[in-house]
Amino acid sequence: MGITVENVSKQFGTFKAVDEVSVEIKTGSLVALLGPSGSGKSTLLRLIAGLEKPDSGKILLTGKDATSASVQDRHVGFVFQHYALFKHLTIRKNIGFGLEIAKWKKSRIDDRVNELLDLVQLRGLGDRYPSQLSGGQRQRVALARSLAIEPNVLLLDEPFGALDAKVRKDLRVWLRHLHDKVNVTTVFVTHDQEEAMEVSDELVVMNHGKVEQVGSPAEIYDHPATPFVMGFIGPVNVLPSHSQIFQSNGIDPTRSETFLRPHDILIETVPEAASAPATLERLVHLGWEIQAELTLEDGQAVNVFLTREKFDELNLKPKQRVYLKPKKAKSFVLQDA
Ligand SMILES: Nc1ncnc2c1ncn2[C@@H]1O[C@H](COP(=O)(O)OP(=O)(O)OP(=O)(O)O)[C@@H](O)[C@H]1O
Repeated sequence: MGITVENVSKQFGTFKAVDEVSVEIKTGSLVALLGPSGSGKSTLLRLIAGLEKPDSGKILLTGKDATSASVQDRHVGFVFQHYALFKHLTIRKNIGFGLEIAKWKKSRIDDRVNELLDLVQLRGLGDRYPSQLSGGQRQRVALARSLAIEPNVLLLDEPFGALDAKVRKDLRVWLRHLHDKVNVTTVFVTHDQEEAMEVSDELVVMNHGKVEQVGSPAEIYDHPATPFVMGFIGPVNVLPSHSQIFQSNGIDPTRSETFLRPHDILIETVPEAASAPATLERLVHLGWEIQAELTLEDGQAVNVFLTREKFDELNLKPKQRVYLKPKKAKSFVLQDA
């Protein structure tokens, strides 16, 4: 009942930006559209908003066919990467803009704007102008403005993309809390997998205009459906399936590639059954975690992440000979060309 996208395609010239996409977004959920640049995320969001018309397929909003409805009739809230606030209007006026257009009474607008200023934690700044706010504060105003009309769905296109890393991280947490309060069905475009995993209930992973996989962050991380998803979500070593690290580990050597998360490799200083010798090339200290860059005897490079505790216990040094054992690896059945 939230948003249903049924077999939607959109082509620009001969280029298929969105290619027969079907997705179901549950009422009240927060869903991230995640994928590399050019994968069709923004186009899909714009199709849901009514800013683009699909070449084929259907879009249902709250159960009703909205495929040919105008942007206004869809009743969606939209926030873009670059805050499109009106510079010459105060924050209050910006937030209340849609309500004035909808001809709400002044006293009702004042009440609603106060409520929204509280919601986005900007009470006290209502009489300022956009230029007197930080980037993060401006994006919160843009969100308040899009929520003012009580939209059926909220569509966010890289809303924090132009902000610095720290502000961006704070706003993710803030957005999640905000969503838990207002519960409006929200679709959030990002190319940042960490952001998508932290904020959303479900991820829709896109590549080349198609949906590769839909699922919760944990499902997608633990059970990636395709090599693309495995490589895109989280760090991964991609090794030939005949690599010596997989010998005696039950990996079918006829598969061409096997994916191995750096967290899923054990590193030991003494050989064990089914462990593969490797040379420790470099150690990168990432705070509480250590990244070890290694080379197997067949010349293959492998990254392993280990906790500080394990690192201290092993007392690792560059150029040391160590032994690797995969705990969990994944290979995919090759599609027929
Ligand atoms: N109006 C348009 N005319 C022509 N091509 C377009 C148009 N809009 C998008 N495209 C193309 O469609 C493809 C998908 O674009 P889209 O913006 O949906 O990708 P995206 O996944 O959101 O990427 P990004 O993360 O870089 O914004 C791109 O190759 C883009 O150049």
